Amino acid sequence: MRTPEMTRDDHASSEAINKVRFVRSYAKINLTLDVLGKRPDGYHELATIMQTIDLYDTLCFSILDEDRVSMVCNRPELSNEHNLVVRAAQAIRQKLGLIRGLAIELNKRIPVAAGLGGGSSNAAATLLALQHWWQLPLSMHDLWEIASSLGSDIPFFLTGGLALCEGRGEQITPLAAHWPAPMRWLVLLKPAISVSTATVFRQLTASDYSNGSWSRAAETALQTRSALHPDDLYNSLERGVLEQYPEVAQAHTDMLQAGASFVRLSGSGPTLFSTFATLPAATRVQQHLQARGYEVYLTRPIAANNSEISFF
Ligand SMILES: C[C@@](CO)(OP(=O)(O)O)[C@H](O)COP(=O)(O)OP(=O)(O)OC[C@H]1O[C@@H](n2ccc(N)nc2=O)[C@H](O)[C@@H]1O
Ligand SMILES: Nc1ncnc2c1ncn2[C@@H]1O[C@H](COP(=O)(O)OP(=O)(O)O)[C@@H](O)[C@H]1O
Repeated sequence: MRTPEMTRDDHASSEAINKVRFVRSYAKINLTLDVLGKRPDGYHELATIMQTIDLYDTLCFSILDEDRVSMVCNRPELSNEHNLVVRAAQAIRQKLGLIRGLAIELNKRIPVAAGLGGGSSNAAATLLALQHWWQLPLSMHDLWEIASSLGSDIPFFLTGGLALCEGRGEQITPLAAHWPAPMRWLVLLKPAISVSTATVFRQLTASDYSNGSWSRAAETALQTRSALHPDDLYNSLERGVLEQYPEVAQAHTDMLQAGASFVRLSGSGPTLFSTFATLPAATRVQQHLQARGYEVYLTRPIAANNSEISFF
């Protein structure tokens, strides 16, 4: 309803604002990833420290005058009803019996099937955007339940920032948003292959399992603001991916040769990352790798709610 003070233009513009909503959806890296073993349900028990990074997709939501969810994506192969964005919107509509139509535009910049959690982040961003935009009567626990039913990584992205994720990945303990200053800048290299998460988990052997001590030690170091040495970062999935995919092993070698002091796999890969204390040092390695034809991203960690992170 228009208030007496509102002009026709004010009314039109507030309606326009209410009809469209833009959000960013950030990627993550896994600083550590311990696989503890295989569970009876077929999933693996994890302890992993995840951190959101300043590399994002954008989502635009608008009203559709039909009882359905439509989605277009700048990557046509992802423009379908299996997209996690559509599944997240449908899950909310079904849970609350909503008949509101929704049009979604997804602009992908996060590499797909890369170990950077892009689809999971998009799904969580959709849940949060609809909850806020449509003022839905859903608690954080309701959102967490929907998120974990759609994928193991999705609950993390409901809060983002820095967190220890356990269980299948869906048990989240947010950690204080402090990050070691020597790891202020991140260089990511995405080899020109995609890797299936399920395949990587299937190829694990018992020797890749750990008892979670890598993630616990890193958690303690982050919480007590003590030095975190690159040798303290471990990913149980790395050995198998480097062995199985020569392109990733080659990229690993090339990152070290370009000046990275260490290289780790993010999640199930194939993206590799290293950290740097200064922007010039990170830029040198980025340029070196780009000159060799690699897809490279220079980015940094960001805190929950996408605010600035504090360093120690
Ligand atoms: C490996 C990680 C690390 O953060 O990330 P990505 O590399 O995908 O980014 C995650 O655990 C991925 O989470 P997400 O991509 O949501 O996995 P899901 O859709 O739940 O599961 C995909 C498949 O991975 C395997 N899977 C996943 C999680 C888990 N704890 N144990 C598993 O064995 C299962 O084979 C499952 O069918
Ligand atoms: N919104 C989405 N963005 C990316 N991939 C998606 C999306 N929805 C569904 N997928 C599917 O999920 C698979 C894993 O993609 P992604 O989330 O990018 O992987 P990862 O978690 O390894 O980074 C893709 O192969 C794709 O088919």
